[in-house]
Amino acid sequence: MENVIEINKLTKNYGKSRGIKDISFSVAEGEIFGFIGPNGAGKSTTIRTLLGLIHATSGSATIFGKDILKERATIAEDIGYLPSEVFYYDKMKAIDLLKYSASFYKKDCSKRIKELADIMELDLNKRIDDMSFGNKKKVGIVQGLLHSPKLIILDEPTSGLDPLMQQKFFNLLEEENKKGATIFFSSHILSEVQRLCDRVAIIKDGEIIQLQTMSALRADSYKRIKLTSTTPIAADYFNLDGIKELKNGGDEATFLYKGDINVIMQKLSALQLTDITLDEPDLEEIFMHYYE
Ligand SMILES: Nc1ncnc2c1ncn2[C@@H]1O[C@H](COP(=O)(O)OP(=O)(O)OP(=O)(O)O)[C@@H](O)[C@H]1O
Repeated sequence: MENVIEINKLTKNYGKSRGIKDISFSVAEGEIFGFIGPNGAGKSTTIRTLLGLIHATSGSATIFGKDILKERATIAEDIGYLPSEVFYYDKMKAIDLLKYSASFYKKDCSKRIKELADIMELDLNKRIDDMSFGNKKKVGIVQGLLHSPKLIILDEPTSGLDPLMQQKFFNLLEEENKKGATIFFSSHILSEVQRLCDRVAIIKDGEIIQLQTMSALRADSYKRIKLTSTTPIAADYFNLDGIKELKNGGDEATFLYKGDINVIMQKLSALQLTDITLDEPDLEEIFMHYYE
């Protein structure tokens, strides 16, 4: 599979303060790639640099195999971008703004504009000035997708959308992905990354600290085990490697476990249990220690 995005040691300093440092990773064609990290980690800086909106201090990147600075205009035709904050300072109606945006592309996008507006329940005849933040965001979404781009780059796409709209928007993204679009999006909301992504990169303090497939991340993570026994469990019974956050209250115990499943199963099978639950931790739990 070809890489749609390739980032090579991208660094951006804002004067003396840190933006991003030595960022390298790539996104393959057809992937849904999540870019996550806490506020101020450098997500928007990476995205803006990629799009050529700001210039890197050092390093380079390609999109569709083309240099992001030298061939910015050609690359832009096949990218849909939703910035984290959409600002429209005009008295235009949504439809007029979207037609104007569409005029930059070679194809006729009018049918797609209507379809997208229907899906997102956006009133195209309303003046953008009079719209709520969430509805302005929808205008941005339609604007980003109207030309059926090969690469969709979204910076915190769901902020401002209500849960129902988020759902519709994710379905829309999944459809675009099935049609072949590659999707790269940043978020600090872990559940949305968990639902959509094939792979994730985690950025913290301007540097990539983890790059994994979702399935590997899950496999490499703790499971939460909760059990009830017919008899009290000895306080040191679960003194094992790979166990943490142990709470042992007589005939009940909960803990997190990471390691060989057979080891813990043997330990458990020696007890007389009345109940047991075994949960996959969600991303929130997996990543919390990166955030701390
Ligand atoms: N124009 C700028 N001038 C100076 N510093 C900036 C500028 N833009 C961003 N920064 C700094 O660069 C760092 C990364 O910011 P960035 O906006 O890329 O983070 P982010 O991960 O997108 O955060 P958020 O989730 O809050 O949007 C922050 O420390 C920020 O203060």
